[in-house]
Amino acid sequence: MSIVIHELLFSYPEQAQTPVLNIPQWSAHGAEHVFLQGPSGSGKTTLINVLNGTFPVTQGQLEICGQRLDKMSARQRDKFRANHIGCVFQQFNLVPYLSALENVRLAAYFASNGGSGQLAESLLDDLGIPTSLLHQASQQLSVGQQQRVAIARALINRPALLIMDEPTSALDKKNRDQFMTLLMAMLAEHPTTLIFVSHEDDLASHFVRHESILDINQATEELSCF
Ligand SMILES: Nc1ncnc2c1ncn2[C@@H]1O[C@H](COP(=O)(O)OP(=O)(O)OP(=O)(O)O)[C@@H](O)[C@H]1O
Repeated sequence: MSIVIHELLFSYPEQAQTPVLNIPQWSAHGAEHVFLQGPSGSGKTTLINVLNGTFPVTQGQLEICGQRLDKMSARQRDKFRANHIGCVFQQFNLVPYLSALENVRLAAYFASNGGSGQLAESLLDDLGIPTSLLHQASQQLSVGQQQRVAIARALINRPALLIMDEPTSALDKKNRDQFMTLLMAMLAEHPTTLIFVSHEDDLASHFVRHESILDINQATEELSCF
């Protein structure tokens, strides 16, 4: 199993008595691709931040690739994320003044078993970034190109878990379809557990497993009435 959740609670410190996540059981395994949906405020972003170790589990168990994140310090979780988890967010979060190649190499640098510089170039090539753009500051790339650099950065360390939060929201339909085809082709070559959060229903057809966070997260019982 790549992800195993057992009796997990998460509360923000400001509202310690009111858990935002209450997940009795949930798991995903191996090369499973999960399409995760849910209404605004149902805890999708919070769950992603707990899964990637940015937020600590308040109570309960979270196991990723056999490692208990709930037992790790913040520093250990940061290291674990750098080594084993790739993340792509809506805003991509690239370092704007670094080049496409430097952004990808930076992620390799922070991981203890990070990919090589050559791998960064070949990943960017596979993702359709022309050689002429490799040394261009990422802020000078188009949105679609920035997104592909963000994917290369997420994949450079061959993560066991890839987490994507609304990665296509800045793209038009044509670029979105191209992106999905490319992503699925990359993942066919490198089996990875994928958690893909999106409100775009038509992307669901790319996934076998569909989940509503309302079914996973019991803290949303009031939301599910609407
Ligand atoms: N920093 C925070 N401090 C306190 N409460 C927060 C914080 N961030 C989010 N929340 C609350 O946690 C709940 C879940 O928010 P979250 O952002 O995870 O939902 P979401 O499903 O990702 O929503 P959206 O689709 O609108 O992005 C909401 O009730 C929200 O108000």
